[in-house]
Amino acid sequence: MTATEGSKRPIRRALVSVYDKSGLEELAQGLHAAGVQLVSTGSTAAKIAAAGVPVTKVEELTGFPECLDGRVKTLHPKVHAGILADLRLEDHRQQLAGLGVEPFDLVIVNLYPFRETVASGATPDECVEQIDIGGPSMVRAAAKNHPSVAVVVNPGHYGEVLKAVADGGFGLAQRKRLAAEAFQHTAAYDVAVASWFADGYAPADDSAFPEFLGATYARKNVLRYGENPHQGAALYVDGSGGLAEAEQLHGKEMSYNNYTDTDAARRAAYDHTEPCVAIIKHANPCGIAIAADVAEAHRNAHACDPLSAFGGVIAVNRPVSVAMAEQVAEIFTEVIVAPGYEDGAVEILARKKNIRVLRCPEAPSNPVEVKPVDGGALLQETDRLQAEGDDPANWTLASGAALSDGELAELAFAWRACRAVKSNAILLAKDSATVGVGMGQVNRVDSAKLAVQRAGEERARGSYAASDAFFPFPDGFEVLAEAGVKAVVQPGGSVRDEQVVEAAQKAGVTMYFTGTRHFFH
Ligand SMILES: NC(=O)c1ncn([C@@H]2O[C@H](COP(=O)(O)O)[C@@H](O)[C@H]2O)c1NC=O
Repeated sequence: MTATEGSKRPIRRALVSVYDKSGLEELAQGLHAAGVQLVSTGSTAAKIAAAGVPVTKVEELTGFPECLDGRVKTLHPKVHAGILADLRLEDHRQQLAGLGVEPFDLVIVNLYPFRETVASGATPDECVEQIDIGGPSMVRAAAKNHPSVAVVVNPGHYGEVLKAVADGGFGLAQRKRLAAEAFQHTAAYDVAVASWFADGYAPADDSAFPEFLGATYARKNVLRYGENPHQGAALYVDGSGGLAEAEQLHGKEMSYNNYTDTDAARRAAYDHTEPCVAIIKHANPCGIAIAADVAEAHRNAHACDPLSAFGGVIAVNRPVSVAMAEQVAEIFTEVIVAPGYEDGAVEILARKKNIRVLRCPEAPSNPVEVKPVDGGALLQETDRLQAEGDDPANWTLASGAALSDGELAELAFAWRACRAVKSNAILLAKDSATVGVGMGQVNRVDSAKLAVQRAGEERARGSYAASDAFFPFPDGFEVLAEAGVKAVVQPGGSVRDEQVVEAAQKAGVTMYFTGTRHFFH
């Protein structure tokens, strides 16, 4: 008879070998009560026996002692033939009978905690010892043989196991799903081991970049659509927390663009140590401000460009206060993300049905950024503010009078905020808030014009200007000088720096060089 997706296989004999023993006693008792024979390894068997459930030790089955500190327990033909026999085949059934091997119908295994051991800062020898060998072998064998065997790697499924046992076993479709999950489990495990070897323990060379780039993600949500409605999209998580696993406290489902904008907003807000609010549209800031409290920072950030802030995404680097929530509740906002919310703040925000309210306690922390390119991927260290080039104490005065401490802090704010703007970026700031942002232009002159235009004459005059990269010619700077900016900060490093500095001197504008560039694409 051909197996159909519903074909059940009764469960009479189970092999249980688990590192994570949560739920084990209830599982063993339930299986035993349903008449399932249990075979198990060392401390798993001990725990099952202690729960009053009869269990055969694997060494009784193999006639070979568990040895070498547990490195060899289940690695034996009597175990693997029992897992791998395709019971649909008369020939396999006869071979098992001839060999005196009984088949397993259910394999329950979870693996040594390799990743957790590495994360704990254990020694290399301790990490190596936590590479499970027998467990993945059983899991892969059982998953391969899913037409005959059900494999369970997740203690969260024990309830379903007991239900299936009582219902005559798992159907083929269920066994396939369990096998899929099992292969994902061993694949992720192997990627973790291979990455650890390539990235530190046994590197191919002295490059800062590993020879092997492995990553595994689990699908968290299928999104309504991608960047555009005709593009399908889904969100995946890597288990490290962060925005992808932020808690949504209110509002509509997050969209693809909401995620990309919220990511950009958090990047901008966490560039500042003071209370900061960043408002983002299409991955660019339409307002960033720092202040004594988040409500004031929000007012100032919003004032930068209220027109563009309509439908924006807001990130805050401190908990949202009630006062700030009252302000945000008045403005159409797509998303607000913060590490927390004062009592009552979420309720105020929730007056607007659709605003997505996210709580994400951790600051952005990806050490590297991966960007797909056709046929491959680029990996780079995440751009961070550098003590060297981003601290005004290390800047070089290239033109004009040195700024006072207060003025220098204003220019430093402009410089930090400029890092959040897509290149070519020119940003004008006043009173620790952006007033004009020129983003994403293909030449620096147009970015300067855009920043000045968005600031308006009055706000541009006396403002502090930052440029994410050097001015290749004096023309971009001259746009800022004509608008009456007080000071300009830029990396310097152009072959025409001299001409740019000369223009600054002529215009009587203070100019600092950072020596550090922050392109952002
Ligand atoms: N070497 C083997 O034959 C072997 N067989 C099973 N294991 C692992 O041993 C653990 C269970 O051992 P115990 O029952 O002793 O706690 C499981 O995580 C299982 O994946 C093994 N250990 C490591 O490879």
